[in-house]
Amino acid sequence: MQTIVVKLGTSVLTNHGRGLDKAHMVDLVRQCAQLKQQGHRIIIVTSGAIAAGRELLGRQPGTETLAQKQMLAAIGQSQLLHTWQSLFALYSIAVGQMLLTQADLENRERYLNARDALLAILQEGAVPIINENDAVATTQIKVGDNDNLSAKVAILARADTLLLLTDQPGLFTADPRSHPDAELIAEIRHIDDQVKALAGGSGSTVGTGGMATKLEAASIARHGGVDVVISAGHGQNVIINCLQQQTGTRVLSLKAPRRSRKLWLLAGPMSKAKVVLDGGAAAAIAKGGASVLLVGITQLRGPFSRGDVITLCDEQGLNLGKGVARYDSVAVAQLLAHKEQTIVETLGYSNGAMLVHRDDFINFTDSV
Ligand SMILES: Nc1ncnc2c1ncn2[C@@H]1O[C@H](COP(=O)(O)OP(=O)(O)O)[C@@H](O)[C@H]1O
Ligand SMILES: N[C@@H](CCC(=O)OP(=O)(O)O)C(=O)O
Repeated sequence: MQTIVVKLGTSVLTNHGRGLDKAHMVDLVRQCAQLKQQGHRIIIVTSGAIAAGRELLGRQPGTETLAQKQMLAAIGQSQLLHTWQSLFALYSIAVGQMLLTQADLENRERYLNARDALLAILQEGAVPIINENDAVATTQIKVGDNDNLSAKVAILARADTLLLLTDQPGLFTADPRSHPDAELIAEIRHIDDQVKALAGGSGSTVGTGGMATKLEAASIARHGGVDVVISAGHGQNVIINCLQQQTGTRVLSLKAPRRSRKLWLLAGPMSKAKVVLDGGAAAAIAKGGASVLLVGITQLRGPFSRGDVITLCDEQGLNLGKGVARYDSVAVAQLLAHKEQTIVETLGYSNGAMLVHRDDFINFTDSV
């Protein structure tokens, strides 16, 4: 039995952004029903609300204000959910809608609430239908794209596999829309700057983020122990073929942290700032199991408060991981300026020698 998250982009669910492609959706539901029959648990992360709203109101994609987009999402989401509900009902499968924002994942209590609800829907044998809550999401509280949302959901559900289904057969060496000679990459073992440079934004007017956000999502999910396949959402038996690894770009998972708190750190809070570490500290972190000591810090990039999640990187800018800060950035800047003094001499108090304790740290290097 596997838990499978199927993320379906606007490009898969609509006729080029002009309303929902119900004939295709019925085929996708048939495959989900077949997999459920075999004992698998299916979670759908669905895009298409805004496109469905545009279809209902007879609007063309264009320059909409935030409030207009929220209105389109509110109207379209009802249509989207109704469509999924009626199609799954053909197989006597119930669906449960969950509309999430970054704010629901950021706070650990709300994250655990969302996880319990998701697991209860699965336990009931129903299919969770998940989208971002676009009707209320503003820049400050939104995940922003459903690729990243699906990776977070996959970690929340401790899924085995995440399928990112889109309008291309996978990740190519360049955007095939503008580079017809580009080649499909069958497998990715490391997501480094070289791989990231291959992925462009969305080449369509309806998608959000293109391959760049799919790779971000793959990077998060694989650190949570989830295998990822980026593949075409059209064609015969796409979901089933993807699972049998016959198609697409496969991104191999890494060993997931065992602790639930570390998974939350990976999938939940956004990083507020960056802290640069010297070579010794960076090497200790990359090796795994070390805390981030104040003495290893060379530079601060951006303000943060005590308790915020921050990103740690090396002097070349390589992202080493993220964790919860035990000091705010003002205090750390003072400590950097007075390295010859003790912490108490500089600040008048001490929270210890660590900026981030290893229990509050999630490693982004491939050795997790
Ligand atoms: N290296 C690449 N390989 C494949 N597609 C790419 C690449 N770089 C950018 N893209 C673009 O990403 C698009 C898919 O993402 P997007 O439009 O956001 O779709 P979706 O709605 O499925 O999320 C493709 O249509 C393509 O134009
Ligand atoms: N939440 C939005 C989709 C956002 C999104 O990431 O879109 P896509 O790139 O097509 O997966 C909607 O339902 O219209």
